[in-house]
Amino acid sequence: MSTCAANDPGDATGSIQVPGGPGGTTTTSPTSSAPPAGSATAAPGELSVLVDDLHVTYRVPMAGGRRGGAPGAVWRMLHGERGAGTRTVRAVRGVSLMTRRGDVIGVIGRNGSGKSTLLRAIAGLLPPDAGRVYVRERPSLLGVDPGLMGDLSGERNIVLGCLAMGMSARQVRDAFAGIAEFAGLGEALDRPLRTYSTGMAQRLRFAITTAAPHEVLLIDEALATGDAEFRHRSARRLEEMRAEAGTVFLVSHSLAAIEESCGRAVWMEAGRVRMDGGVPEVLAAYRENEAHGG
Ligand SMILES: Nc1ncnc2c1ncn2[C@@H]1O[C@H](COP(=O)(O)OP(=O)(O)OP(=O)(O)O)[C@@H](O)[C@H]1O
Repeated sequence: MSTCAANDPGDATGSIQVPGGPGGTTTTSPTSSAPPAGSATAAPGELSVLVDDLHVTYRVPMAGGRRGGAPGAVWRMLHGERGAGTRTVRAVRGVSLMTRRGDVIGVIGRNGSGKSTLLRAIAGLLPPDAGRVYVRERPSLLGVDPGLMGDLSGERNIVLGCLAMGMSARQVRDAFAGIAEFAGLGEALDRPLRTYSTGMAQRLRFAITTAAPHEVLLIDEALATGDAEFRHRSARRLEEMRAEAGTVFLVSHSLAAIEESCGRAVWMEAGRVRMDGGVPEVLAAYRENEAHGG
């Protein structure tokens, strides 16, 4: 971890630090545009993401003072209180991990263990309280990139989604048939996206997002709604991305999807990494733990 800057909560703005510039580190905004298609050119094995002692806390404004589980509004009415407090939830508590190009990492853990928060922080969508996230290129969080539009047909969403990811009109034309085939939605592609089932929309999102190379792709439960056949195809696509030296994080409660797609697993528990290692070892320990009720 010697390449990390020291933690500095006072300067933890949520920006993404990009190591490797002439001065050692440079910073890019999380809202900068997505990397253009074809940008994942570097060799496998190079450092891609460094998470250094990351802490993320949600601050939730309370509607009214809660005491012992009494509903805030009711308590306020009964006691004439007006002050609204803030509750803090420490969702990620000191996570450190390092990934290399070509890694496909499954993130597992119980509900509320901090998996999605970790991904959103890596994507630059949540500011850390302390610690840092270093990435070479802005990561893409599936479901956020590309943002699809409910009133537009699947076909139009393919075109706009690809353009939004930085593909040229020619690249979109070349990729269109492959994306439509991968999504496997048949005639439904003519229909507005809002008429799709959750699983259908996720298929389309996955097909569009993975059509462009990504340095770092973050996938949060996107495969959960797909059927087994789509899961197999998704696993093959992730393998291709791995071979193209992208880094993929896959959050899933489906241990089968993790086994099928990932080469490494990170087990989150109460905001911390409980175990990080090969998929067979981590999943065996996780299953054992679940079988004994944690
Ligand atoms: N927007 C939010 N505001 C306040 N607390 C939040 C928010 N999002 C998540 N949390 C809390 O942060 C903790 C971690 O949530 P997170 O969604 O990261 O867990 P998770 O492991 O992805 O859970 P799941 O498997 O259920 O999707 C939980 O205690 C959750 O209640």
